[in-house]
Formats: sequence, structure tokens, C-alpha cells
Amino acid sequence: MSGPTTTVAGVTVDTRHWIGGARRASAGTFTDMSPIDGTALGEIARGTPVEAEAAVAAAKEAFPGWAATPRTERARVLRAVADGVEKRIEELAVVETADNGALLRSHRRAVMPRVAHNFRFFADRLLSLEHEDFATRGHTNHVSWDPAGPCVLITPWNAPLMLATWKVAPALAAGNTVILKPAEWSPLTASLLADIAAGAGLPAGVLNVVQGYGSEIGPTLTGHPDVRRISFTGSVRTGRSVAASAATHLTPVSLELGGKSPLLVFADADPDLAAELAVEQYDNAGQVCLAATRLLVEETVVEEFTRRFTAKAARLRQGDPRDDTTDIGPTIHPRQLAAVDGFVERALAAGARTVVGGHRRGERYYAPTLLTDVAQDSEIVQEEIFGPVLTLQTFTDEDEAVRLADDTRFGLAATLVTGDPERARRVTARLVAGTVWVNCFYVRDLRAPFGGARHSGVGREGGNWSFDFYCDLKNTVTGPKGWRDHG
Ligand SMILES: NC(=O)c1ccc[n+]([C@@H]2O[C@H](COP(=O)([O-])OP(=O)(O)OC[C@H]3O[C@@H](n4cnc5c(N)ncnc54)[C@H](O)[C@@H]3O)[C@@H](O)[C@H]2O)c1
Ligand SMILES: O=C/C=C/C=C(\O)C(=O)O
Repeated sequence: MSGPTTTVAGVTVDTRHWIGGARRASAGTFTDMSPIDGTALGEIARGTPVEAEAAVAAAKEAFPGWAATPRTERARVLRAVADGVEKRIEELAVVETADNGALLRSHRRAVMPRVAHNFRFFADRLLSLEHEDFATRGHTNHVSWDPAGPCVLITPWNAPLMLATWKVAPALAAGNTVILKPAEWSPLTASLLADIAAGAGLPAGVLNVVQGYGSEIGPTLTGHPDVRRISFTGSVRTGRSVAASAATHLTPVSLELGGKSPLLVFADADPDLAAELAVEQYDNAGQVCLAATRLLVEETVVEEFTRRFTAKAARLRQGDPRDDTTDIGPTIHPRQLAAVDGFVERALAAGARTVVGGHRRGERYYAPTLLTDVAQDSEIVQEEIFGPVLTLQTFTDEDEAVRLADDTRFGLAATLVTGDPERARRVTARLVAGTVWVNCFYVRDLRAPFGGARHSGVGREGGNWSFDFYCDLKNTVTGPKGWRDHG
């Protein structure tokens, strides 16, 4: 099992780093376990600062060539990567499910197609990047997006390849080179991406993948003087240390962090839609940064809402994520399960009441849970749990709804269910959130900005915002005499 490759669900995955267009081992390894049943999937190269340095050096060396590659050629290569992903959707899906325990049917139908779309979208966007030129007293201002340099991209385990490629694609499109550091609980699809990118003709050193524990290699990457951008998705705590480390060289950082988003259900809402959207929050066993985990329901409809919610929740099937009839899979790691359990135990001890669930199912699964009788300032309402645990609170009017919704340190997303468009406009304007969904959830258009307010993050990615982040914007001012008089 400690060879240079491992076989997962019939797919061969190289377990070494990918640096400068070659595979490279480390002296040590770590064991990658499947959340489905705890089987060891492989011994993964455990990066040290030596490999992290080598990856930055490779990215630095490859940068001038890739930056000078015409946009059309960069776009062509990224589209070839998208084609490569599409050819291997089944393999990527089965490996990702083995590695992070999210539903196989979602990986097949939605997530891996989205991975391909990430590449195709940013390839297209690159070719349409245009700013108008502005004239100032006869001078012309021309804005260009220059490649910035090596980018460090650090990603979490809850949607490994989707979140990695959401950064890798725009960073590469922009003409940068990349050092990708996948999460240690789900490193496998990043290694497959390296194979796919190489097969698509991405030159050596343009994409590098270094595996290992964040605490062991993260600081070398984030505090490196040759790194020009850092994009991080993960917890608030790690985000803070990434930002502190980036400050050493004033490296610009984009942070997509945690959330504790509200779902507001007004009395004028379609009751079935409200319950449907609420139950959707158990997707991926609640391990979704955007999840609306705080159900805020107008008092007059809370009984009906609870009845419908409970009926729908009772129909959810929890079990093996490879089974097509499963709705909710395992928690990523027994340590995460213990953390979820701890949150619920403490909430119950503080007086919360269980409406649904409230317990483990064996060593790897946590039952979908709804708790009520929770205080606004309690841990269960204020802290991100990252498990299938929702809280239910009521409000009596719009003001109280907004006050409760905005009263955490987060601001990633909010979902409203209402039949009144005027109310939707009023409430949306008062919510602190990077994304507000009205009568829907999780609909994503890559042209839109994505990110969070307050502790949910810094900056926005998506559409041109991604290029604004990954590029050094340059304004060129040309004098009124133009070129003729200056030879
Ligand atoms: N806002 C978003 O877009 C978004 C999306 C998905 C997940 N998340 C958040 O991610 C969290 C769950 O993911 P997680 O548990 O993997 O997060 P995490 O912060 O523990 O780890 C994220 C990544 O950071 C690395 N890391 C750890 N220490 C580091 C250090 N000192 N320097 C550099 N890198 C380091 C890890 O190895 C991993 O690759 C949740 O808080 C969730 O809300 C946010
Ligand atoms: O769990 C978090 C999911 C984040 C989603 C995105 O970043 C996206 O859809 O691009």
C-alpha cells in the first residue's frame, strides 16, 4: 500500500506530489481513510517544507512562459482540461465518494460536471475580458489584467475537486502558475487532476500539487516571498493564520470561510417549499459552508412548518453514499463526528429540545437533527457545526427576523422563503450575507460574485472578480499626441 500508487474503486491514483511536471515522494506518508467504512485508501506522500519550497520554485520557473502564452492558447489548454475531466467523470466521482463520503450520484450528475464547467467557464471568460478605454483630456486610459505570479490555493475536504478547480481554473486562465494544497482528509482527486492537466498539455510547473498536513507545509507556502496570491477555503481559525502568514510579504489573500447562515420562513411562504428547502440543508451531511443551519420561522406558521419538515426529514435515507437511494452519507472523520456530537450534547445540557435526531448512528454517521428551545447567544446558534444539525427559532415580525438572522459573527449566505416580493427586497437589503437566495437554495452562476462578509471571508471570487483577484491590474495612460510625434 505504500507504493507510488494506490487503487481506489478500481482507479489508479498516484499518491506522490506533482511538482514541476514530475511525481515526487516524501520521506514520510500519511494514511488516507474512507469516511464510508474507515478502510485505508492509500499512503499519501506527506509533504514537508522541502517539497513546499520545490513546488513554489517550480511554479516560479514556469511562470514567465505561461504568462506569455497567448490567451487563446491558455483557453485552449483549459478547455482540454475540461474535456479530460468529462472523459473521467465516472472515475473522479467514485474516487471522490470513497475519499470524502459525499453522495456518488451527486458527484456523477452535478459535482464533476461542475468541475469541467469551472475550466470551460474561466477559459471563455478570459477571452471576453475587456474594459472600455477611458479618455481624460485627450489621454487614453487602457486597463489590462496582467498575470500576477505563483498562486497558493488551499482547499477543504467537503467538496474537494469542485472547490479546488473553482480556484485553479481562474488562476491558470489569468496566466498564473499554481501550487494546490488539497485537504489531508481528501487528497485523491487533486492527484487525478494533475494527471488530467498534464494529459491536456498544461506545461510542466504550471500546476503543482503538494499533499500533506496544513500545519506542516501551510506556513511555508503562505509565508513565501515568491508567492503572489493566496486563495484559501476552510475554517475561520485556519483562515486567520493564513492571513497572518500572508501579511509577512503583504501577499493578497482571498478567504472563503465558515458560515452559520439563516433560513427565514415568513408566514406568507409556500409551506411545502419552505420545508423542502429546510430539509435540503442536510445535504452532504451538513458539511456545506453555505448551509442555512438556523431555521427562523414566523411564529404563526411554526407548527405547520415543523409538521411538514418532520415528515420530509423522516423520509431521508442515511447510509452508504455509493447507494443511489441514499440521501445522507457519513461524516468525514470520526473526529468530526465527535465534534458534532459534542455540540449537540452541550446544547441539550443547556436546555435545547430535540425535534428530530439528536444522536449518532454508529461510528461514522450522525442522524439528521433539529433542535429547538435554543438561546440566540448559545453555542449551538452561534458556532458553525459542519454536521447535519439545524436549529429552529421563531420570530414575530420582520424586524425580529432580521435581527436574529444578522446576529452571528458570520455573513456567508441567507435564504428567504416568502410569497411577497416587496418583503424579499426589504429583508434582503438588511441582511449581512455574500449570497441571498429567495425561494431557492444553492443555485450558482459562475458569473456572480461569491464570498462572505464578516468572519465568513475576505474578497469575492467568480466572474471578473476572480480575474481582479488573480491579476495585477494595470492602467496604461497614453498621451494626447499619440504615437506619430514620438517616432
Ligand atoms: N466559504 C466557502 O466557500 C467554504 C467552502 C467550503 C468549506 N468552507 C469551510 O471550511 C471548513 C471545513 O474545512 P476544513 O475543516 O478542511 O478547514 P481547515 O481550515 O481545517 O482546512 C482547510 C485547509 O487548510 C489547510 N491548513 C490547515 N492549517 C493550515 C495552515 N496553518 N496554513 C495553511 N493551510 C492550512 C488544511 O490542510 C486544508 O487543506 C468549514 O469552516 C467550512 O465552512 C468554506
Ligand atoms: O461548501 C461550500 C460550497 C461552496 C461552493 C462554491 O464555492 C461554489 O459553488 O463555487
